[in-house]
Amino acid sequence: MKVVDFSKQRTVINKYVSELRDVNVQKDRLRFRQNVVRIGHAMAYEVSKSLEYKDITVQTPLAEAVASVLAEEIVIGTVFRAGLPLHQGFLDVFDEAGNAFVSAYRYYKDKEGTDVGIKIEYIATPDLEGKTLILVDPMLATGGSMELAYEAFCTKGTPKKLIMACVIAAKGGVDYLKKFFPSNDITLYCGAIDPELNSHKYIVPGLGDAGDLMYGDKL
Ligand SMILES: O=P(O)(O)OC[C@H]1O[C@H](OP(=O)(O)OP(=O)(O)O)[C@H](O)[C@@H]1O
Ligand SMILES: O=c1cc[nH]c(=O)[nH]1
Ligand SMILES: [Mg+2]
Repeated sequence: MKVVDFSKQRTVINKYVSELRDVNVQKDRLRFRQNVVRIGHAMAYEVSKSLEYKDITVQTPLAEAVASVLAEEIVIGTVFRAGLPLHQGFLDVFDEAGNAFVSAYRYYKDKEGTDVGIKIEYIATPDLEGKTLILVDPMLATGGSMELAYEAFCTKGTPKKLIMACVIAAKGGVDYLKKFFPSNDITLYCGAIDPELNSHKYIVPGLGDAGDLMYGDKL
């Protein structure tokens, strides 16, 4: 798996990520969600440079013009619920893409809250056979949700290509996915890679609970 870490590049993505992390700015839920959408726009543009194109001819009011358009069939896949704004950002750019959704939530198996399990309950996806799957989820902590989401989607067809994108990843989660996806044809795009997880498997420094910051707390 190849990794693109946008924090190593001087781009506006870093500004959006800094606002997501900032305890004083992140309380504004609308801004938080919108910053994730904006990161989706910027990342999708970067991803678009790696895709295949074909030339078509379009008729303008004056003459014909040649333009290049996507030659790949894209499906954007995401994980409820925190994945939704990043999904929207990608879909704004790849507006003709198919859309796949899976629900995966993390729960604590023990009362100390250190042993995390992941439960998948719902899958809605088009046929993925031969398509390019762009799997987006803002937080990559242990890597378990991304792995299980991919496996769940693959029960509905085998994608030709896999691209993943997240806003903040933990180094351990990236290393975990590298073992799960050894092929260098697979790329993970990250807004930042943070050094560690705390005992509750939250990314440190991270930004807190992305789903709660977007939509409020849940039972
Ligand atoms: O890499 P992992 O250890 O699997 O953690 C990452 C997952 O955690 C978050 O979802 P969460 O379970 O908080 O659900 P939510 O979207 O409902 O808040 C996030 O959106 C990922 O799906
Ligand atoms: O740090 C983390 C880890 C998982 N999910 C989040 O929302 N934040
Ligand atoms: Mg959450």
